[in-house]
Amino acid sequence: MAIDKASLRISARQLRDHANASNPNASRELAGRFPIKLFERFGPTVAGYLAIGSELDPAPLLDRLKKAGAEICLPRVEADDSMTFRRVADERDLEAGPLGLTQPSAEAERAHPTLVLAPLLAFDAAGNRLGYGKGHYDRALSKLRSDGRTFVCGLAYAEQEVLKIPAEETDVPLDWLMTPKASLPLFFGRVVG
Ligand SMILES: Nc1nc2c(c(=O)[nH]1)N(C=O)[C@@H](CNc1ccc(C(=O)N[C@@H](CCC(=O)O)C(=O)O)cc1)CN2
Ligand SMILES: Nc1ncnc2c1ncn2[C@@H]1O[C@H](COP(=O)(O)OP(=O)(O)OP(=O)(O)O)[C@@H](O)[C@H]1O
Repeated sequence: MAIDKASLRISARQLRDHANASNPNASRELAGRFPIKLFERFGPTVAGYLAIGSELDPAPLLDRLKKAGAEICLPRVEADDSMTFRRVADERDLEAGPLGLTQPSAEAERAHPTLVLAPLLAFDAAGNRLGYGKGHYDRALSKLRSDGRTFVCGLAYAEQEVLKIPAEETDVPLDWLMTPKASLPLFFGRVVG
């Protein structure tokens, strides 16, 4: 299982790098296509992220949601390796973190997002998500879910879809997935909390 995920990560990263280089307008297309009804239903607190590497950049979408009234928060990797979400009013709330990340500082106000926009390396049609393998999103999402409802929407290039991701017990599935070209509900066959 671990071996499968590790080799999938390597090929998924190459596919994502290629998709990113071939679609310079992708993040703006995705922002325009995002169904605002998802925000109306599952907002108002939206977790985004600051894109690293070839991740699909949520910045234009976050700008659009902010104009629609969203409270935006960003992930922070804490000293104990847990991940929290914190509000960032301006650049002064950001600092250099582990793993080469820029992230909210420990003083930034903690938030409880109701709609999480999640980065990923690969996804499948059942909503399984492959991340960098540190379990940051899986642990943070299961904690958020234990305190209330959180809707999870992955952001990815269509090229990041794979036939099947070897899912583990602790993996938290995606409810929805946005690509620059499509808006895909992934919760069929599951109960949305
Ligand atoms: N943009 C973004 N922020 C995020 C995450 C993420 O996936 N994307 N995280 C999600 O959990 C948390 C940080 N976790 C991370 C875990 C591993 C690596 C990592 O392996 N980085 C690669 C380089 C990645 C690249 O440039 O493509 C490395 O260090 O080799 C990065 C972040 C919180 N913030
Ligand atoms: N809720 C949880 N409680 C404890 N450990 C967890 C939990 N969720 C995931 N883990 C552990 O975290 C490790 C990495 O998980 P996994 O390979 O699913 O990460 P990922 O989904 O690819 O990455 P990420 O969540 O960081 O984006 C695994 O060893 C897994 O057992």
